[in-house]
Amino acid sequence: MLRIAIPNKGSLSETATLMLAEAGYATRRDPKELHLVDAENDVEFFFLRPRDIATYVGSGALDVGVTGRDLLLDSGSDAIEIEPLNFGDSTFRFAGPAGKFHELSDLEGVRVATSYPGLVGDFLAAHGVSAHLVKLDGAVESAVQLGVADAVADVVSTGATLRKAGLDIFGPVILESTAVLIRSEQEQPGLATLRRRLEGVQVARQYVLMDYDLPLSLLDEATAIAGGRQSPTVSPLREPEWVAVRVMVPKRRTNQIMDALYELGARAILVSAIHAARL
Ligand SMILES: Nc1ncnc2c1ncn2[C@@H]1O[C@H](COP(=O)(O)OP(=O)(O)OP(=O)(O)O)[C@@H](O)[C@H]1O
Ligand SMILES: O=P(O)(O)OC[C@H]1O[C@H](OP(=O)(O)OP(=O)(O)O)[C@H](O)[C@@H]1O
Ligand SMILES: [Mg+2]
Repeated sequence: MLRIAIPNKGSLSETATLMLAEAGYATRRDPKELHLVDAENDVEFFFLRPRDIATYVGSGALDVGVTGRDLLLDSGSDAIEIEPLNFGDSTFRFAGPAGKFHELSDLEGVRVATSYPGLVGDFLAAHGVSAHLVKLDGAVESAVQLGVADAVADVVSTGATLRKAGLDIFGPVILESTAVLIRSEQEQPGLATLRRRLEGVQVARQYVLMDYDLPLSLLDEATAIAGGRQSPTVSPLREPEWVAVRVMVPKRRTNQIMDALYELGARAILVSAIHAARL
């Protein structure tokens, strides 16, 4: 039975749980539940703090897990990143009072507050900068105002938290992070099925099916606008010289592609959702 670690709380928890449900796995009914056996799918879920997941997987206690790339690197664990999961994107940045810091070397000898001392320490060391790290559990943006640090290094999503704290981003990007699937050193046989299912969920989330009718003579131009994942499906219509075309298109580009196809001469353009996929 494949043993899978899932975030029980925090930013990654809801989407990770939803993706597994969409992939056909059992879901917990009670948010306090820490362990769930899904015998039908031959997997077992452990709901853990996202920060601890790399430690469990890296030690081999669990086979695979969902966590953030930043948390994985911060942990220093031996867990291996398999693939990004296309959610939970963030950047990891330095920030300080407006105008006070401009580049990385300005951090030499100053106090930097962070909840990710492993990640930040490695980054500073790799760039030959020696700063004093102040380890905090969260809300690190307050550390400057409260005088326990001169600068911070933290997760930035919209940047709203930094702005409210009167801090400006400076220096290089420490890390582009995203939710990732990780595994232990020993690859387990059930992993391939889990990966295919999660890939199917991502395809269903990111793509739609587009059907349209078109004069055959315009097919090359239409294919240049929307080429599909592999190649468009083209079927004959009763009307001579016209064909019906079906392609997968990225959901976020749906309307641009519809506009371009319509202008080209396509008609009866219909878009439908994909519920599941194996490509
Ligand atoms: N807006 C965001 N705020 C915090 N973490 C985010 C955000 N967007 C993505 N993440 C990612 O979520 C992971 C952090 O999750 P975690 O559950 O530890 O923190 P959290 O969402 O801040 O929860 P809490 O601080 O309440 O425990 C990291 O991988 C981080 O990059
Ligand atoms: O750029 P933003 O969109 O503002 O998001 C980033 C903020 O969100 C997270 O904080 P969280 O609410 O998790 O609190 P915490 O710092 O106590 O973990 C993170 O630590 C940043 O502070
Ligand atoms: Mg947080």
